[in-house]
Amino acid sequence: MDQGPVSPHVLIFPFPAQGHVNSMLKLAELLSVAGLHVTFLNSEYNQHRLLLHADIQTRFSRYPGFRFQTISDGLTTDHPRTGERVMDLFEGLKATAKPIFRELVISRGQGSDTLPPVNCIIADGIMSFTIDIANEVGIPIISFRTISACSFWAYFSALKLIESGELPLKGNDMDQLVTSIPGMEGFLRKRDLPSLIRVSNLDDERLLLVTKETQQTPRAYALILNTFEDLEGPILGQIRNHCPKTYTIGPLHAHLETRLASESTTSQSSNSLRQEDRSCIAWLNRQPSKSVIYVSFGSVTVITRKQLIEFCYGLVNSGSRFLWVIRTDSLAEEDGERQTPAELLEGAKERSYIVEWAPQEEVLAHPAVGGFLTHSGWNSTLESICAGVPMICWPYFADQQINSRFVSHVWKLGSDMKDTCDRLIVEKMVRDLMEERRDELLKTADMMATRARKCVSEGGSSYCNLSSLIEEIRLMGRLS
Ligand SMILES: O=c1ccn([C@@H]2O[C@H](COP(=O)(O)OP(=O)(O)O[C@H]3O[C@H](CO)[C@@H](O)[C@H](O)[C@H]3O)[C@@H](O)[C@H]2O)c(=O)[nH]1
Ligand SMILES: C[C@H]1CC[C@@H]2C(C(=O)O)=CO[C@@H](O)[C@@H]21
Repeated sequence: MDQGPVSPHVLIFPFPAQGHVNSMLKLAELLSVAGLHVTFLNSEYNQHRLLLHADIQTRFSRYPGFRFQTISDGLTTDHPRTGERVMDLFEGLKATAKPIFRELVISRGQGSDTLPPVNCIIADGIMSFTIDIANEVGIPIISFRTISACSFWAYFSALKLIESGELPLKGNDMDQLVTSIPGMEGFLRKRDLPSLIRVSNLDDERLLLVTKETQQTPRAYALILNTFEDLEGPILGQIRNHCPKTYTIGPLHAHLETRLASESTTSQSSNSLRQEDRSCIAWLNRQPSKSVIYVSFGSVTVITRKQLIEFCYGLVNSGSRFLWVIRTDSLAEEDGERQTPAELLEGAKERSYIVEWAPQEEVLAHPAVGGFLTHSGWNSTLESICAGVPMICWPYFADQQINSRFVSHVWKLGSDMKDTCDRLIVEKMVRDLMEERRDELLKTADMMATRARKCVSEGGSSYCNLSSLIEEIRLMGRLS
């Protein structure tokens, strides 16, 4: 008897960092909900942390077609993987993971008797060696770039910036407009370029790396972006001139919630690589509605003691209540000593709370939270948008510089504090967000949150795009 077509098997391979694993694991779960077979290729380092700090074993055990597989990221376990040193992962991956990945692709993931051969790869778009290998072996590959469409487009336009002479940067006027990124002519300043291409030297290794990686994307069968049409429609139009099959299926955390709800399954799904301190939720429960500003700079940012002190004074002097995530590994080591901020916050003991790591999605959705001081990482930005929480942006590196310009200037969801770290400015920005501009910003944020929710609901653009993507993958399965 004909058993019907075998369900396809997708191999998912994220760049091994929290911001990437987070969204790609949400996609893995969405594909599992749809009944596809999925192998999630995680770094050994991250898998260990995920097992320790997230409920992945229970969560994924309900998907018989899902499995984790691990690969070395090429770095030692004591490597910090934060700050500028996160870039070391590229060398580590090239030297160690690439040959193992090649073998895995050649064998079509056949380490297991239970899953059919891999017939589609979804790999992080920042690791273009995956496209080389998949094309060489002849397995369709889809690039998933975990950043915003606007930052992807800026990277993609780097060659244009060079041809027009706008790169390398010359002179000191960082407020000068950049004119050679189509669609951003009227508002993007030099200071808003992603830090990896905001350079004054064309030999800069980071510029070369990110430009080369991004230029490879059209060689993939399709592109997936964790964004939504109502947010980045015009820029997506530009990208589709080069990558016509661009699927926008985000915000993925909200999308997963929708799809799980329609399966009558619970949607608590932490993909955290660190221990979440849930005591902050009890603290938030005791605070008045929208009175708290949540402060977090993501998983990679490193700050100096001087910057930490400016934030402390600015927050304390603003008079606002605040919940602050301070990772111990986020403090730059100075004079061989790790500094702690506890004594500096003495004056605001009653109205502040510090944790090492928070259940961020839940924090942003909490009724007591009225603002977010963020580094503008893309997951944090989307989580804030979905929760209707206005932002103060203090970008650290990479895509964050351009995300913050879009948040403040294009979407009008907050303000941008890039390239300064001064207690008076922090104080003023917090007062503006939480008091002066509060009603106006909350109204805009609420409108955008409604649009985001609509996109991931049945009939919405991201919902329909995911269904088309799954159909496309099923077709690949039938043709392979
Ligand atoms: O206390 C915390 C702080 C953060 N998070 C979560 O950690 C993730 C952080 O992701 P993101 O906001 O994107 O920041 P990074 O960790 O810095 O992510 C990297 O990856 C992103 C996606 O590519 C990029 O946009 C960033 O610039 C890059 O630094 C988010 O889902 C947060 O909810 C927590 O759960 N608890
Ligand atoms: C390590 C950083 C270099 C670029 C990567 C990235 C991207 O896809 O462009 C986003 O954020 C960072 O985690 C990566």
